Amino acid sequence: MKHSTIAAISTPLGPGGIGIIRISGPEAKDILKRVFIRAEKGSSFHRGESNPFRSHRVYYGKIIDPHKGRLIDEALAIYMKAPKSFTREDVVELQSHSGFVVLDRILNAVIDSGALIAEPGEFTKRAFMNGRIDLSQAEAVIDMINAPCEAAVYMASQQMMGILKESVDEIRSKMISLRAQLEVELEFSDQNETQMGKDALLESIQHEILQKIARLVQNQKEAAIYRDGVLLSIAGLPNVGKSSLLNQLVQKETAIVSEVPGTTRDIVREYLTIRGVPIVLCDTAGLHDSLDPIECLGVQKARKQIQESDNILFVIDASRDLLEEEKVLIESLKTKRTLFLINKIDIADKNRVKKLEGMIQQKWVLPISAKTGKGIDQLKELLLKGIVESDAIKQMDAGIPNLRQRQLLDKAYKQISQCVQDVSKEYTLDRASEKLNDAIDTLGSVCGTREREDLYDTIFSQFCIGK
Ligand SMILES: Nc1nc2c(c(=O)[nH]1)N(C=O)[C@@H](CNc1ccc(C(=O)N[C@@H](CCC(=O)O)C(=O)O)cc1)CN2
Ligand SMILES: Nc1nc2c(ncn2[C@@H]2O[C@H](COP(=O)(O)OP(=O)(O)OP(=O)(O)O)[C@@H](O)[C@H]2O)c(=O)[nH]1
Ligand SMILES: [Mg+2]
Repeated sequence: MKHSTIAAISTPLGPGGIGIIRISGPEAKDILKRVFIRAEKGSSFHRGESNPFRSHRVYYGKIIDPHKGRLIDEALAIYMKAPKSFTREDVVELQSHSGFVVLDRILNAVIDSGALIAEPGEFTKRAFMNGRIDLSQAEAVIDMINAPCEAAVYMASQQMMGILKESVDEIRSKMISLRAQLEVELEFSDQNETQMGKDALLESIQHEILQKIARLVQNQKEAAIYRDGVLLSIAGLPNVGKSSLLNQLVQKETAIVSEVPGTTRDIVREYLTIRGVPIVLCDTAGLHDSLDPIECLGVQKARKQIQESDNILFVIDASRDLLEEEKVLIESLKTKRTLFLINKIDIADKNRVKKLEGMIQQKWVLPISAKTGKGIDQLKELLLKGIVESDAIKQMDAGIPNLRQRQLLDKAYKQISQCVQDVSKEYTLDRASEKLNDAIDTLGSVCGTREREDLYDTIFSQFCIGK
Protein backbone atom coordinates (compact mmCIF):
# COMPACT_ATOMS: atom_id res chain seq x y z
CA MET A 1 0.00 0.00 0.00
CA LYS A 2 2.79 2.40 0.90
CA HIS A 3 4.35 2.01 -2.52
CA SER A 4 1.15 2.44 -4.46
CA THR A 5 0.60 5.42 -6.71
CA ILE A 6 -2.46 7.48 -5.86
CA ALA A 7 -4.41 10.11 -7.76
CA ALA A 8 -7.25 12.54 -7.10
CA ILE A 9 -8.84 15.73 -8.30
CA SER A 10 -7.35 18.34 -5.94
CA THR A 11 -9.53 21.32 -6.83
CA PRO A 12 -13.23 21.81 -6.01
CA LEU A 13 -15.64 20.05 -8.32
CA GLY A 14 -17.77 22.04 -10.71
CA PRO A 15 -17.13 24.65 -13.37
CA GLY A 16 -14.08 26.78 -12.77
CA GLY A 17 -11.05 28.25 -14.48
CA ILE A 18 -8.49 25.53 -13.88
CA GLY A 19 -8.63 22.11 -12.25
CA ILE A 20 -5.72 20.12 -10.89
CA ILE A 21 -5.29 16.38 -10.81
CA ARG A 22 -2.54 15.25 -8.51
CA ILE A 23 -0.67 11.95 -8.73
CA SER A 24 1.81 10.72 -6.13
CA GLY A 25 3.92 7.58 -5.97
CA PRO A 26 6.61 5.66 -7.82
CA GLU A 27 4.58 5.29 -11.02
CA ALA A 28 3.61 8.96 -11.29
CA LYS A 29 6.03 9.70 -14.10
CA ASP A 30 5.13 6.60 -16.13
CA ILE A 31 1.48 7.51 -15.84
CA LEU A 32 2.29 11.02 -17.04
CA LYS A 33 3.97 9.56 -20.10
CA ARG A 34 0.89 7.46 -20.84
CA VAL A 35 -1.72 10.20 -20.62
CA PHE A 36 0.14 13.33 -21.66
CA ILE A 37 1.51 14.29 -25.03
CA ARG A 38 3.93 17.16 -24.95
CA ALA A 39 4.00 19.95 -27.47
CA GLU A 40 7.51 20.71 -28.62
CA LYS A 41 8.74 23.58 -30.73
CA GLY A 42 6.01 24.65 -33.07
CA SER A 43 2.85 22.67 -32.84
CA SER A 44 3.96 19.05 -33.26
CA PHE A 45 3.18 16.80 -30.30
CA HIS A 46 5.40 14.01 -29.01
CA ARG A 47 4.79 11.14 -26.64
CA GLY A 48 6.85 11.59 -23.48
CA GLU A 49 9.26 8.70 -24.06
CA SER A 50 11.57 10.42 -26.50
CA ASN A 51 12.39 13.42 -24.34
CA PRO A 52 12.55 12.87 -20.57
CA PHE A 53 10.46 15.10 -18.32
CA ARG A 54 12.66 17.28 -16.14
CA SER A 55 11.71 17.87 -12.55
CA HIS A 56 9.93 21.10 -11.58
CA ARG A 57 9.35 22.22 -15.16
CA VAL A 58 6.00 23.17 -16.59
CA TYR A 59 5.13 21.40 -19.84
CA TYR A 60 2.38 22.34 -22.22
CA GLY A 61 0.58 19.58 -24.07
CA LYS A 62 -2.59 17.55 -24.33
CA ILE A 63 -4.16 14.83 -22.26
CA ILE A 64 -5.39 11.77 -24.07
CA ASP A 65 -7.34 8.70 -23.15
CA PRO A 66 -4.53 6.08 -23.26
CA HIS A 67 -6.76 3.27 -24.57
CA LYS A 68 -8.72 5.03 -27.26
CA GLY A 69 -6.03 7.60 -27.96
CA ARG A 70 -8.74 10.28 -27.97
CA LEU A 71 -7.96 13.85 -26.97
CA ILE A 72 -9.50 14.92 -23.63
CA ASP A 73 -8.16 18.43 -23.01
CA GLU A 74 -5.17 20.68 -23.48
CA ALA A 75 -3.22 20.99 -20.24
CA LEU A 76 -0.09 21.88 -18.33
CA ALA A 77 1.89 19.16 -16.60
CA ILE A 78 4.46 19.36 -13.82
CA TYR A 79 6.64 16.49 -12.66
CA MET A 80 8.26 16.86 -9.21
CA LYS A 81 10.90 14.29 -8.52
CA ALA A 82 11.09 12.76 -5.02
CA PRO A 83 11.93 13.94 -2.41
CA LYS A 84 11.38 17.56 -3.52
CA SER A 85 7.60 17.36 -3.60
CA PHE A 86 4.57 17.78 -1.37
CA THR A 87 4.53 14.10 -0.39
CA ARG A 88 8.29 13.48 -0.76
CA GLU A 89 7.34 10.93 -3.42
CA ASP A 90 7.37 11.46 -7.18
CA VAL A 91 4.46 13.82 -7.82
CA VAL A 92 2.77 14.81 -11.06
CA GLU A 93 0.21 17.57 -11.38
CA LEU A 94 -1.99 17.95 -14.41
CA GLN A 95 -3.62 21.33 -14.79
CA SER A 96 -6.59 21.18 -17.10
CA HIS A 97 -9.76 23.13 -17.64
CA SER A 98 -12.10 22.65 -14.75
CA GLY A 99 -15.47 21.03 -15.13
CA PHE A 100 -16.95 17.97 -13.59
CA VAL A 101 -16.87 15.84 -16.74
CA VAL A 102 -13.45 16.83 -18.04
CA LEU A 103 -11.74 16.31 -14.66
CA ASP A 104 -13.51 13.02 -14.20
CA ARG A 105 -12.39 11.82 -17.64
CA ILE A 106 -8.77 12.77 -16.91
CA LEU A 107 -8.88 11.05 -13.53
CA ASN A 108 -10.24 7.94 -15.26
CA ALA A 109 -7.42 8.05 -17.78
CA VAL A 110 -4.93 8.28 -14.91
CA ILE A 111 -6.57 5.39 -13.06
CA ASP A 112 -6.61 3.30 -16.25
CA SER A 113 -2.88 3.96 -16.51
CA GLY A 114 -2.20 2.40 -13.13
CA ALA A 115 -3.02 4.80 -10.27
CA LEU A 116 -5.36 4.12 -7.36
CA ILE A 117 -7.95 6.66 -6.19
CA ALA A 118 -6.61 8.51 -3.15
CA GLU A 119 -8.41 8.36 0.20
CA PRO A 120 -9.39 11.70 1.79
CA GLY A 121 -6.24 13.34 3.16
CA GLU A 122 -3.96 10.69 1.72
CA PHE A 123 -1.52 13.13 0.10
CA THR A 124 -1.08 15.00 3.37
CA LYS A 125 -0.85 11.68 5.21
CA ARG A 126 2.01 10.67 2.94
CA ALA A 127 3.75 14.02 3.53
CA PHE A 128 3.49 13.18 7.24
CA MET A 129 4.47 9.51 6.95
CA ASN A 130 7.46 10.46 4.84
CA GLY A 131 8.53 12.97 7.50
CA ARG A 132 8.08 16.21 5.56
CA ILE A 133 5.59 17.57 8.09
CA ASP A 134 4.61 16.63 11.65
CA LEU A 135 1.12 15.89 12.85
CA SER A 136 0.43 19.44 14.04
CA GLN A 137 1.34 20.74 10.60
CA ALA A 138 -0.89 18.18 8.92
CA GLU A 139 -3.76 19.22 11.16
CA ALA A 140 -3.01 22.83 10.27
CA VAL A 141 -3.76 21.93 6.66
CA ILE A 142 -7.28 20.87 7.74
CA ASP A 143 -7.68 24.09 9.73
CA MET A 144 -6.52 26.12 6.74
CA ILE A 145 -9.07 24.50 4.44
CA ASN A 146 -11.88 25.06 6.96
CA ALA A 147 -10.77 28.50 8.14
CA PRO A 148 -13.88 30.75 8.35
CA CYS A 149 -12.03 34.05 8.60
CA GLU A 150 -8.73 35.84 8.17
CA ALA A 151 -7.63 35.23 11.75
CA ALA A 152 -8.14 31.49 11.43
CA VAL A 153 -6.12 31.46 8.20
CA TYR A 154 -3.32 33.26 10.03
CA MET A 155 -3.39 30.76 12.89
CA ALA A 156 -3.34 27.80 10.53
CA SER A 157 -0.42 29.24 8.56
CA GLN A 158 1.55 29.77 11.79
CA GLN A 159 0.97 26.18 12.75
CA MET A 160 1.87 24.92 9.28
CA MET A 161 5.29 26.47 9.77
CA GLY A 162 5.77 24.26 12.81
CA ILE A 163 5.59 26.85 15.62
CA LEU A 164 3.65 24.65 18.03
CA LYS A 165 6.05 21.78 17.45
CA GLU A 166 9.00 23.99 18.37
CA SER A 167 7.37 24.98 21.68
CA VAL A 168 6.30 21.46 22.58
CA ASP A 169 9.68 20.00 21.64
CA GLU A 170 11.39 22.59 23.82
CA ILE A 171 9.21 21.70 26.81
CA ARG A 172 9.75 18.00 26.17
CA SER A 173 13.55 18.22 25.99
CA LYS A 174 13.56 20.30 29.14
CA MET A 175 11.53 17.57 30.82
CA ILE A 176 13.93 14.90 29.73
CA SER A 177 16.86 16.76 31.26
CA LEU A 178 14.92 17.61 34.43
CA ARG A 179 13.95 13.96 34.79
CA ALA A 180 17.62 13.00 34.74
CA GLN A 181 18.42 15.61 37.39
CA LEU A 182 15.46 14.58 39.50
CA GLU A 183 16.58 10.98 39.46
CA VAL A 184 20.00 11.98 40.66
CA GLU A 185 18.51 14.15 43.41
CA LEU A 186 16.20 11.39 44.58
CA GLU A 187 18.96 8.82 44.49
CA PHE A 188 20.91 10.86 47.01
CA SER A 189 17.99 12.31 48.92
CA ASP A 190 19.11 10.70 52.19
CA GLN A 191 22.06 13.05 52.17
CA ASN A 192 20.93 16.34 53.63
CA GLU A 193 22.83 18.69 51.37
CA THR A 194 20.87 17.71 48.26
CA GLN A 195 17.54 18.75 49.81
CA MET A 196 17.86 22.32 48.51
CA GLY A 197 18.57 20.93 45.09
CA LYS A 198 15.36 18.99 45.11
CA ASP A 199 13.27 22.07 45.95
CA ALA A 200 14.98 24.09 43.28
CA LEU A 201 14.25 21.34 40.82
CA LEU A 202 10.57 21.23 41.69
CA GLU A 203 10.50 24.99 41.32
CA SER A 204 12.04 24.63 37.91
CA ILE A 205 9.40 22.09 36.85
CA GLN A 206 6.74 24.52 38.00
CA HIS A 207 8.13 27.45 36.04
CA GLU A 208 9.68 25.97 32.97
CA ILE A 209 7.30 23.13 32.34
CA LEU A 210 3.93 23.51 33.99
CA GLN A 211 3.53 27.22 33.32
CA LYS A 212 4.50 26.81 29.69
CA ILE A 213 2.02 23.99 29.19
CA ALA A 214 -0.67 26.06 30.90
CA ARG A 215 0.07 28.90 28.52
CA LEU A 216 -0.41 26.68 25.47
CA VAL A 217 -3.69 25.39 26.90
CA GLN A 218 -4.79 28.98 27.47
CA ASN A 219 -3.89 29.83 23.86
CA GLN A 220 -6.20 27.08 22.68
CA LYS A 221 -9.05 28.43 24.79
CA GLU A 222 -8.59 31.99 23.61
CA ALA A 223 -8.24 30.98 20.00
CA ALA A 224 -11.47 28.97 20.08
CA ILE A 225 -13.45 32.11 19.29
CA TYR A 226 -11.47 32.54 16.07
CA ARG A 227 -12.02 28.95 15.09
CA ASP A 228 -15.67 28.51 16.04
CA GLY A 229 -16.97 32.06 16.15
CA VAL A 230 -18.76 33.85 18.96
CA LEU A 231 -22.42 33.11 19.61
CA LEU A 232 -24.28 36.38 20.07
CA SER A 233 -28.05 36.44 20.56
CA ILE A 234 -30.39 39.39 20.23
CA ALA A 235 -33.09 39.41 22.90
CA GLY A 236 -35.86 41.71 24.10
CA LEU A 237 -39.63 42.25 24.26
CA PRO A 238 -41.66 42.17 21.03
CA ASN A 239 -41.40 45.07 18.58
CA VAL A 240 -38.35 46.73 20.17
CA GLY A 241 -36.32 46.43 16.92
CA LYS A 242 -34.35 43.18 17.29
CA SER A 243 -34.79 42.07 13.69
CA SER A 244 -34.04 45.60 12.47
CA LEU A 245 -30.78 45.42 14.44
CA LEU A 246 -29.81 42.09 12.87
CA ASN A 247 -30.46 43.51 9.40
CA GLN A 248 -28.52 46.66 10.22
CA LEU A 249 -25.50 44.71 11.49
CA VAL A 250 -25.28 42.44 8.46
CA GLN A 251 -26.45 45.08 5.99
CA LYS A 252 -29.04 42.75 4.50
CA GLU A 253 -32.81 42.36 4.76
CA THR A 254 -32.53 38.88 6.27
CA ALA A 255 -35.19 39.01 8.97
CA ILE A 256 -38.76 40.21 8.50
CA VAL A 257 -39.38 43.58 10.14
CA SER A 258 -42.89 44.84 10.79
CA GLU A 259 -44.77 47.11 13.16
CA VAL A 260 -46.80 44.11 14.35
CA PRO A 261 -45.45 42.73 17.66
CA GLY A 262 -44.59 39.02 17.50
CA THR A 263 -43.26 39.02 13.94
CA THR A 264 -40.19 36.85 14.49
CA ARG A 265 -40.87 33.22 15.46
CA ASP A 266 -37.94 31.05 14.42
CA ILE A 267 -34.34 31.86 15.29
CA VAL A 268 -32.78 33.80 12.40
CA ARG A 269 -29.02 33.27 12.04
CA GLU A 270 -26.54 35.45 10.23
CA TYR A 271 -22.76 35.55 10.15
CA LEU A 272 -20.53 38.56 10.32
CA THR A 273 -16.94 39.29 11.20
CA ILE A 274 -15.76 42.21 13.27
CA ARG A 275 -12.05 42.80 12.63
CA GLY A 276 -11.54 39.21 11.68
CA VAL A 277 -13.52 37.70 14.56
CA PRO A 278 -16.37 35.55 13.26
CA ILE A 279 -19.70 36.14 14.97
CA VAL A 280 -22.83 34.00 14.76
CA LEU A 281 -25.65 36.47 15.28
CA CYS A 282 -29.09 35.11 16.27
CA ASP A 283 -32.32 37.07 16.18
CA THR A 284 -35.04 35.67 18.45
CA ALA A 285 -38.77 36.05 19.04
CA GLY A 286 -39.83 38.86 21.38
CA LEU A 287 -40.12 37.55 24.95
CA HIS A 288 -43.60 37.77 26.46
CA ASP A 289 -46.52 35.59 27.51
CA SER A 290 -48.59 35.15 24.40
CA LEU A 291 -51.94 33.49 23.81
CA ASP A 292 -50.98 32.53 20.28
CA PRO A 293 -49.71 28.92 20.41
CA ILE A 294 -47.27 29.42 17.52
CA GLU A 295 -45.83 32.56 19.03
CA CYS A 296 -45.45 30.62 22.30
CA LEU A 297 -43.30 28.06 20.49
CA GLY A 298 -41.17 30.89 19.16
CA VAL A 299 -40.76 32.33 22.66
CA GLN A 300 -39.71 28.90 23.95
CA LYS A 301 -37.06 28.69 21.24
CA ALA A 302 -35.90 32.20 22.09
CA ARG A 303 -35.52 31.38 25.79
CA LYS A 304 -33.48 28.28 24.99
CA GLN A 305 -31.27 30.23 22.59
CA ILE A 306 -30.64 32.96 25.18
CA GLN A 307 -29.83 30.38 27.81
CA GLU A 308 -27.21 28.76 25.58
CA SER A 309 -25.63 32.03 24.58
CA ASP A 310 -22.91 33.67 26.67
CA ASN A 311 -23.23 36.95 24.85
CA ILE A 312 -26.48 38.87 24.55
CA LEU A 313 -27.61 42.06 22.91
CA PHE A 314 -30.66 43.14 24.91
CA VAL A 315 -32.79 45.64 23.01
CA ILE A 316 -35.02 48.22 24.73
CA ASP A 317 -37.49 50.52 22.97
CA ALA A 318 -36.71 54.14 23.88
CA SER A 319 -40.00 55.41 22.51
CA ARG A 320 -41.74 54.13 25.66
CA ASP A 321 -40.96 53.58 29.33
CA LEU A 322 -39.48 50.37 30.72
CA LEU A 323 -42.08 47.69 31.34
CA GLU A 324 -42.14 45.58 34.49
CA GLU A 325 -41.33 42.37 32.62
CA GLU A 326 -38.35 44.16 31.01
CA LYS A 327 -36.96 45.06 34.44
CA VAL A 328 -37.16 41.40 35.46
CA LEU A 329 -35.35 40.34 32.29
CA ILE A 330 -32.62 42.96 32.74
CA GLU A 331 -32.02 41.65 36.23
CA SER A 332 -31.83 38.04 35.04
CA LEU A 333 -29.32 38.87 32.32
CA LYS A 334 -26.80 40.28 34.75
CA THR A 335 -25.08 36.90 34.94
CA LYS A 336 -24.31 36.95 31.21
CA ARG A 337 -22.15 39.17 29.09
CA THR A 338 -24.95 41.49 28.03
CA LEU A 339 -24.84 44.70 26.09
CA PHE A 340 -28.00 46.79 26.69
CA LEU A 341 -29.11 48.73 23.63
CA ILE A 342 -31.53 51.61 23.92
CA ASN A 343 -33.08 51.59 20.46
CA LYS A 344 -35.14 53.98 18.37
CA ILE A 345 -33.30 57.08 19.59
CA ASP A 346 -34.21 58.73 16.27
CA ILE A 347 -37.81 59.08 17.47
CA ALA A 348 -37.34 59.01 21.25
CA ASP A 349 -37.35 61.88 23.68
CA LYS A 350 -33.73 62.69 24.69
CA ASN A 351 -34.60 62.94 28.36
CA ARG A 352 -36.17 59.53 28.33
CA VAL A 353 -33.04 58.05 26.74
CA LYS A 354 -30.97 59.56 29.57
CA LYS A 355 -33.42 58.28 32.15
CA LEU A 356 -33.31 54.76 30.70
CA GLU A 357 -29.51 54.78 30.70
CA GLY A 358 -29.60 55.66 34.38
CA MET A 359 -32.21 53.05 35.21
CA ILE A 360 -30.41 50.13 33.62
CA GLN A 361 -27.26 50.72 35.66
CA GLN A 362 -25.10 48.28 33.78
CA LYS A 363 -21.57 48.41 32.50
CA TRP A 364 -22.50 48.30 28.85
CA VAL A 365 -25.39 50.53 27.78
CA LEU A 366 -25.51 52.13 24.35
CA PRO A 367 -28.17 54.30 22.67
CA ILE A 368 -28.68 53.31 19.02
CA SER A 369 -31.05 53.48 16.12
CA ALA A 370 -31.38 50.20 14.28
CA LYS A 371 -33.30 52.09 11.63
CA THR A 372 -30.83 54.88 10.81
CA GLY A 373 -27.65 53.04 11.82
CA LYS A 374 -26.73 55.58 14.49
CA GLY A 375 -24.46 54.07 17.16
CA ILE A 376 -23.79 50.88 15.17
CA ASP A 377 -20.06 51.60 14.82
CA GLN A 378 -19.76 52.13 18.58
CA LEU A 379 -21.71 48.90 19.03
CA LYS A 380 -19.14 47.02 16.94
CA GLU A 381 -16.30 48.58 18.95
CA LEU A 382 -17.92 47.54 22.22
CA LEU A 383 -18.46 44.04 20.91
CA LEU A 384 -14.84 43.77 20.02
CA LYS A 385 -13.68 45.04 23.40
CA GLY A 386 -16.29 43.17 25.39
CA ILE A 387 -16.06 39.83 23.69
CA VAL A 388 -12.48 39.59 22.54
CA GLU A 389 -11.19 40.85 25.85
CA SER A 390 -7.56 40.26 25.08
CA ASP A 391 -5.74 40.63 21.83
CA ALA A 392 -5.48 36.86 21.63
CA ILE A 393 -3.60 36.54 18.37
CA LYS A 394 -0.62 38.69 19.27
CA GLN A 395 0.30 36.67 22.33
CA MET A 396 0.31 33.34 20.62
CA ASP A 397 3.91 33.12 19.49
CA ALA A 398 4.19 29.77 21.25
CA GLY A 399 1.61 28.22 18.95
CA ILE A 400 -2.06 27.40 19.21
CA PRO A 401 -3.00 23.80 19.91
CA ASN A 402 -6.20 22.33 18.55
CA LEU A 403 -8.66 20.43 20.76
CA ARG A 404 -6.92 17.07 20.40
CA GLN A 405 -3.56 18.62 21.22
CA ARG A 406 -4.99 20.57 24.12
CA GLN A 407 -6.43 17.43 25.67
CA LEU A 408 -2.98 15.84 25.55
CA LEU A 409 -1.41 18.96 27.06
CA ASP A 410 -4.00 18.86 29.87
CA LYS A 411 -3.13 15.24 30.44
CA ALA A 412 0.62 15.92 30.53
CA TYR A 413 -0.02 18.78 32.96
CA LYS A 414 -1.87 16.44 35.32
CA GLN A 415 0.80 13.77 35.10
CA ILE A 416 3.56 16.24 35.89
CA SER A 417 1.66 17.90 38.75
CA GLN A 418 1.04 14.47 40.22
CA CYS A 419 4.73 13.73 39.99
CA VAL A 420 5.62 17.01 41.69
CA GLN A 421 3.22 16.14 44.51
CA ASP A 422 4.62 12.63 44.85
CA VAL A 423 8.15 13.92 45.03
CA SER A 424 7.36 16.60 47.57
CA LYS A 425 5.63 13.95 49.69
CA GLU A 426 8.71 11.77 49.24
CA TYR A 427 7.05 8.94 47.42
CA THR A 428 9.24 6.36 45.82
CA LEU A 429 11.51 7.26 43.00
CA ASP A 430 10.00 4.56 40.79
CA ARG A 431 6.56 6.03 40.92
CA ALA A 432 7.64 9.61 40.24
CA SER A 433 9.87 8.65 37.39
CA GLU A 434 7.13 6.52 35.85
CA LYS A 435 4.74 9.51 35.89
CA LEU A 436 7.35 11.69 34.25
CA ASN A 437 7.92 9.10 31.56
CA ASP A 438 4.20 9.01 30.87
CA ALA A 439 4.15 12.79 30.60
CA ILE A 440 7.08 12.78 28.21
CA ASP A 441 5.22 10.26 26.01
CA THR A 442 2.05 12.32 26.18
CA LEU A 443 3.92 15.43 25.04
CA GLY A 444 5.46 13.39 22.24
CA SER A 445 2.04 12.55 20.86
CA VAL A 446 0.95 16.21 20.67
CA CYS A 447 2.85 16.68 17.44
CA GLY A 448 3.01 12.99 16.62
CA THR A 449 5.56 10.37 16.01
CA ARG A 450 5.06 8.11 13.04
CA GLU A 451 4.02 4.99 14.90
CA ARG A 452 0.29 5.12 15.54
CA GLU A 453 -1.44 4.33 12.24
CA ASP A 454 -4.88 3.96 13.88
CA LEU A 455 -4.83 7.47 15.34
CA TYR A 456 -3.61 8.92 12.08
CA ASP A 457 -6.39 7.29 10.11
CA THR A 458 -8.99 9.15 12.19
CA ILE A 459 -7.18 12.44 11.81
CA PHE A 460 -6.59 12.21 8.08
CA SER A 461 -10.09 11.04 7.31
CA GLN A 462 -11.29 14.56 8.19
CA PHE A 463 -9.71 15.88 5.00
CA CYS A 464 -11.36 16.22 1.67
CA ILE A 465 -10.26 14.06 -1.22
CA GLY A 466 -7.27 15.40 -3.13
CA LYS A 467 -5.59 16.96 -0.10
N1 LIG B 1 -0.11 23.26 -7.49
C1 LIG B 1 -0.04 23.16 -6.18
N2 LIG B 1 -0.22 24.24 -5.40
C2 LIG B 1 -0.16 24.13 -4.05
C3 LIG B 1 0.09 22.89 -3.43
C4 LIG B 1 0.28 21.76 -4.28
O1 LIG B 1 0.50 20.63 -3.81
N3 LIG B 1 0.22 21.95 -5.63
N4 LIG B 1 0.12 22.82 -2.04
C5 LIG B 1 -0.27 21.71 -1.34
O2 LIG B 1 -0.59 21.73 -0.18
C6 LIG B 1 0.36 24.03 -1.26
C7 LIG B 1 1.83 24.34 -1.26
N5 LIG B 1 2.53 23.44 -0.40
C8 LIG B 1 3.65 22.71 -0.76
C9 LIG B 1 4.51 22.34 0.26
C10 LIG B 1 5.68 21.68 -0.07
C11 LIG B 1 5.96 21.36 -1.39
C12 LIG B 1 7.26 20.72 -1.75
O3 LIG B 1 7.48 20.34 -2.89
N6 LIG B 1 8.19 20.59 -0.81
C13 LIG B 1 9.49 19.97 -1.00
C14 LIG B 1 10.41 20.80 -1.88
C15 LIG B 1 10.64 22.20 -1.40
C16 LIG B 1 11.67 22.92 -2.27
O4 LIG B 1 11.66 22.84 -3.48
O5 LIG B 1 12.52 23.54 -1.63
C17 LIG B 1 10.11 19.69 0.36
O6 LIG B 1 9.70 20.30 1.34
O7 LIG B 1 10.97 18.83 0.39
C18 LIG B 1 5.05 21.70 -2.38
C19 LIG B 1 3.89 22.37 -2.07
C20 LIG B 1 -0.44 25.13 -1.86
N7 LIG B 1 -0.32 25.23 -3.30
N1 LIG C 1 -37.93 54.83 14.31
C1 LIG C 1 -37.41 53.65 14.53
N2 LIG C 1 -38.13 52.55 14.32
C2 LIG C 1 -37.55 51.35 14.51
C3 LIG C 1 -36.20 51.24 14.92
N3 LIG C 1 -35.92 49.92 15.04
C4 LIG C 1 -37.03 49.24 14.71
N4 LIG C 1 -38.03 50.10 14.40
C5 LIG C 1 -39.41 49.77 14.00
O1 LIG C 1 -40.00 49.01 15.03
C6 LIG C 1 -40.87 48.03 14.50
C7 LIG C 1 -40.46 46.65 15.00
O2 LIG C 1 -39.20 46.30 14.47
P1 LIG C 1 -38.68 44.82 14.43
O3 LIG C 1 -37.24 44.89 14.03
O4 LIG C 1 -39.54 43.96 13.61
O5 LIG C 1 -38.81 44.43 15.94
P2 LIG C 1 -38.58 43.04 16.68
O6 LIG C 1 -38.01 43.33 18.00
O7 LIG C 1 -37.83 42.13 15.80
O8 LIG C 1 -40.04 42.51 16.84
P3 LIG C 1 -40.58 41.01 17.07
O9 LIG C 1 -39.95 40.14 16.04
O10 LIG C 1 -42.04 41.15 16.87
O11 LIG C 1 -40.23 40.63 18.45
C8 LIG C 1 -40.77 48.16 12.99
O12 LIG C 1 -41.84 48.95 12.54
C9 LIG C 1 -39.45 48.89 12.78
O13 LIG C 1 -39.43 49.64 11.60
C10 LIG C 1 -35.46 52.44 15.13
O14 LIG C 1 -34.29 52.45 15.47
N5 LIG C 1 -36.11 53.61 14.92
MG1 LIG D 1 -38.26 40.34 14.99
